[in-house]
Amino acid sequence: MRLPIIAANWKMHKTVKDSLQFAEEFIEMLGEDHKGIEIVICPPFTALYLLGKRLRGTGIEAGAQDVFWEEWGAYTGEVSPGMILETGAKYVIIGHSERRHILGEGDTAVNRKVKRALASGLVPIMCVGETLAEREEGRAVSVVRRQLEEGLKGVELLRPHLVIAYEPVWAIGTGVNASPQDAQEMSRLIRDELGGLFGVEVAQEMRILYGGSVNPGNIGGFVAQPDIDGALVGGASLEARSLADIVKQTEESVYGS
Ligand SMILES: O=C[C@H](O)COP(=O)(O)O
Repeated sequence: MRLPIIAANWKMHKTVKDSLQFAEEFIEMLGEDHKGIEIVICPPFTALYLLGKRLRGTGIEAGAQDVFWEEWGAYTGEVSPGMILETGAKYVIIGHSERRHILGEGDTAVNRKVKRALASGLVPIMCVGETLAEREEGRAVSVVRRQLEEGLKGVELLRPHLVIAYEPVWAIGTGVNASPQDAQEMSRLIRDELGGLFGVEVAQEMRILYGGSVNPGNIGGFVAQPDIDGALVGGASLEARSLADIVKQTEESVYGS
């Protein structure tokens, strides 16, 4: 069975102080008993080291929201995989739609980042997903397929050390989530595509997350789907209570109450 993941993407929210305060509240709310769910918190870079340090030994992982594809050099503003690993973080989000659509990041950059992150030992959470216009034009499947093929070009995986997050752009931060059935349909297609790239056995072990207006009330429906192994959560991960409830609802849906 694939271990479900609930990953919190805080985007450009929370100072170092806010992050540490969240950690105290969240750790207390969660208690010890969350071994059936992998929890990952991705704060802004400024809070990554201290938050990661606080999370050590709690079973909660830290992750970065982006990474560069070189290890050192004259790349003003960029952060390398080694620098992220040094903070104790294990995961890195790559190709989030806000980076693709606001910052102009293309499939080639995503591909370079995924390759370098994997080579360095970070686990990429690679995001894919169509815009509303692409969906309305009937191109959702071809867009997601292209993002997978281009983003994973030349990537070799013998073990499932890569997570895919399907995030339809129209569902991000809008309060309008995809239906669990639609998200399942796309996740199934993603798994088939991964099977073609890495072999069916590896693809069966890879985690596929849904993202887009996930909250404690709707997470259960997503993780009950056969090909959805958790969520990448934005807005609803900013409050400790809400994230703890998402973890609890995931446990209940996956393992029964
Ligand atoms: O990375 C998270 C996604 O962009 C979803 O954000 P959201 O939960 O605020 O819709």
